[in-house]
Amino acid sequence: MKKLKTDLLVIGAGSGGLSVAAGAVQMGADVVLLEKHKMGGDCLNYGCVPSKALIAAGKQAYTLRHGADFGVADVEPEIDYAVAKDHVHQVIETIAPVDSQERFEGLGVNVIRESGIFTGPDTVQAGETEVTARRIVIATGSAPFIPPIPGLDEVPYLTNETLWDLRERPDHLLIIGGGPIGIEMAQAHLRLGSRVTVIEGETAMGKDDPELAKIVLDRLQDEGMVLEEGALAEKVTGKDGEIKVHAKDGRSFTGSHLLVAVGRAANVDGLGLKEAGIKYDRKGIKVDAGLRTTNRRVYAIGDVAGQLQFTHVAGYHAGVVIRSILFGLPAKAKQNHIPWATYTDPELAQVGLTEAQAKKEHGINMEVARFEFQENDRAIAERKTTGLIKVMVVKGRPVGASIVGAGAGDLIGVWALAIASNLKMSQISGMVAPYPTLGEVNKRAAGAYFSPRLFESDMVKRVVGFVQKYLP
Ligand SMILES: Cc1cc2nc3c(=O)[nH]c(=O)nc-3n(C[C@H](O)[C@H](O)[C@H](O)COP(=O)(O)OP(=O)(O)OC[C@H]3O[C@@H](n4cnc5c(N)ncnc54)[C@H](O)[C@@H]3O)c2cc1C
Ligand SMILES: NC(=O)c1ccc[n+]([C@@H]2O[C@H](COP(=O)([O-])OP(=O)(O)OC[C@H]3O[C@@H](n4cnc5c(N)ncnc54)[C@H](O)[C@@H]3O)[C@@H](O)[C@H]2O)c1
Repeated sequence: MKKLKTDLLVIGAGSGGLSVAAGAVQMGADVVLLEKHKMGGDCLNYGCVPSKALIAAGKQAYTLRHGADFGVADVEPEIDYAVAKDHVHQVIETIAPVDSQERFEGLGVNVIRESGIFTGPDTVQAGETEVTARRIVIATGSAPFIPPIPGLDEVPYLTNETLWDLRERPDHLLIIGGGPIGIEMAQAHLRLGSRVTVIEGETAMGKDDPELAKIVLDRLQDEGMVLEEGALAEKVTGKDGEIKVHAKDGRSFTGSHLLVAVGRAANVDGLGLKEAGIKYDRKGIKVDAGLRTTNRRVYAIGDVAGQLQFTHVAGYHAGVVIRSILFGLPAKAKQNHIPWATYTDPELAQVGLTEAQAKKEHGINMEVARFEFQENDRAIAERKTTGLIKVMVVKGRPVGASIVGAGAGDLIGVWALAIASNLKMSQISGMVAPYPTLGEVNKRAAGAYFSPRLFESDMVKRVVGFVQKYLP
């Protein structure tokens, strides 16, 4: 057995692990990185990147079908699903070098392509190498949760790990789960010509503001998606090409293909966590505010830490632990300024508290400022007027923002900055946004907060009257 000593050992080369390794090595630490499967992890190979690439293919088909209002005749595009999948793989291949073993070795990281297993509190075995490290970061991510539904293992089903290799277009795709994976893939497949039925046990897009989520779900249903809410899948029967999902309330749905998208399971098995004194449960590894596990030398970041599961969260966690590990400085991971977006058309984005959460937390001290995309000139010019922004405000500062509409994922950035920096609504309304841009909706929402205070105030009118009387 080869023995290695290092400053920092990172287990998992996905969004979180790669960010820690790249940051730490470039700041002078000795870094060993373990990866048991593909460099780049879920986001690059099975998650964000392939899903956004397939969504782009769907968008292209939709654009061809909907040109008439612009004077460009609608056409029914000829769709080659296998070529759309080629596009998905080309996008992955184009981005892959950034996450590659070669790039990381070039930065000075010792990359070992093995599975890591703890053999002690500061020791991990990786194949024929035993690594002892001053600090260890677990960034092993998550995998699709496969629910114990009777019959599921007797039919062929897809997950986010296998969908990208499917070459034949599903005639009728059944999707169990109406979360972001299910809904994003529903729209992409609808637009590429599949029939789609989403089978959701509770409410689809249930983590988002219901008023805004409804706008997305209505659009998808207009495009042909069949949405069955309150339909908890509890049995699967049938065979290849004819799969039947039975819901608890007696409803049943038949389709040619089945995608299971009912959440994630943290990758904690087989890591030997008990050997290292690291506590975990079904949701993930237990961490404190500084992302330290119950073993003070070991940190857990990204999906395996069981909090919000997004690539930008894994990246943010990386920054927090680098500060703590490399500089010994106190560092805490916060959640209130973390945005997320679902890349449907229209997009749906959130940061901080939703309206319902803000009402619960702040009661009558909370006000909601709203602005509709139908009043934005750029949205009108581009016929993208389906959209709405809501900003939850307490004592003149935003505590949350929800946006549905074109570019919502980009627009939410302003509110993520505002909340992270504790900015006031007056600073957002004072910002000058270029005309005509969708970005003006942010400024106008802030303006909507001040409008009643300025335009409906007797005091303001009295002051203006007084000044005008004496102004030379
Ligand atoms: C379909 C889909 C779409 C998504 N879209 C988005 C999106 O648009 N935006 C967004 O922000 N997020 C999105 N996500 C979420 C995002 O992919 C994850 O939050 C992100 O990948 C988490 O990064 P991570 O570093 O924690 O884990 P991962 O990226 O999963 O990386 C973990 C790595 O650890 C390795 N590993 C595991 N165990 C071991 C071991 N014992 N030894 C060595 N290596 C090990 C794995 O092989 C893997 O490479 C999406 C997810 C899915 C499934
Ligand atoms: N755009 C993005 O950033 C993006 C896109 C996709 C995924 N993700 C990440 O991946 C995570 C996982 O996504 P997801 O959509 O798999 O999970 P999810 O947990 O967000 O949604 C799963 C849905 O499945 C439903 N469900 C569970 N069991 C069911 C059953 N037996 N029958 C019917 N419905 C059932 C749940 O009620 C829930 O609505 C997300 O939470 C997010 O962190 C992010």
